Amino acid sequence: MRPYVIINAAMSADGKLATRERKQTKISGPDDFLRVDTLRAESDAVMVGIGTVLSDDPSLRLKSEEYAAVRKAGGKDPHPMRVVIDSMARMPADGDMFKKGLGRVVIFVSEKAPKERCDALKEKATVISAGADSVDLVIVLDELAKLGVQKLMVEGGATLLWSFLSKELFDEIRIYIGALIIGGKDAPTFADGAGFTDPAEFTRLSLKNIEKIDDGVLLTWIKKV
Ligand SMILES: NC(=O)C1=CN([C@@H]2O[C@H](COP(=O)(O)OP(=O)(O)OC[C@H]3O[C@@H](n4cnc5c(N)ncnc54)[C@H](O)[C@@H]3O)[C@@H](O)[C@H]2O)C=CC1
Ligand SMILES: Nc1nc(O)c(N)c(N[C@@H]2O[C@H](COP(=O)(O)O)[C@@H](O)[C@H]2O)n1
Repeated sequence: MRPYVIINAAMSADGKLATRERKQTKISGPDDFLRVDTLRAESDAVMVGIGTVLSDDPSLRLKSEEYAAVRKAGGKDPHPMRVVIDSMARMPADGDMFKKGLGRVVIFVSEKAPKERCDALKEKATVISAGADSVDLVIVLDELAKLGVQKLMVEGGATLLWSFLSKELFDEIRIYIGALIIGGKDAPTFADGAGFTDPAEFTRLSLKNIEKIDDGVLLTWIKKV
């Protein structure tokens, strides 16, 4: 069975995930970052796209040592598996994912990925080919299930979220909306990609919960049935 997929991201009140320079931008406040850490701790794997890795160099580790200790006491790795969707195997070998919060890193590449890049990455991570030109997320979810992932948190970015959202490959969406405007027509939004034109294609949602956190609001959505 494919993992339960929770998309979690933070956007500004005008729907941006970051500035037009695509640099990592603090949108969440302290309480929301704690909520994110809790969700990471509860997840078997945390995923981002290679665009996010190249922009942010995230470690995706747990910030709370207490959470890491609880996972360890329960027989799990202290940090959830870190997963990168990376068609051309562009993942930097000196990325923070390999230096901070040690644990398993899994990189999904396409058949187009240069062999020498994949071989170099295999020294640090599990590299799995899934898809011809870009990474096929249906294959990814099947492979993650085989690796024991039951709960997957997808953090972004804009292009990867579009793929999950447009193909309805998610169970829950948790969007934190921060009390700020970032602006910029080229700044990444919650869902970039090609976008729909036909309303019949729109991904429809049901609102499950609204919670005020810090100066912003957390919205929890599920797919409309
Ligand atoms: N505020 C927040 O919660 C978050 C913000 N971000 C921001 O998002 C931005 C990065 O987003 P993007 O540039 O859109 O990159 P991305 O992280 O969405 O990665 C997209 C890349 O993944 C690869 N890929 C392979 N197969 C794919 C598939 N099936 N579907 C989608 N992508 C596939 C492609 O190379 C594609 O260009 C950065 O500015 C980062 O700071 C990222 C995560 C969370
Ligand atoms: N939930 C959330 N709120 C924000 O304000 C953010 N900027 C992000 N960014 C995501 O977190 C990743 C960085 O994680 P580490 O600090 O390296 O563990 C970043 O790459 C985005 O995916 N998220």
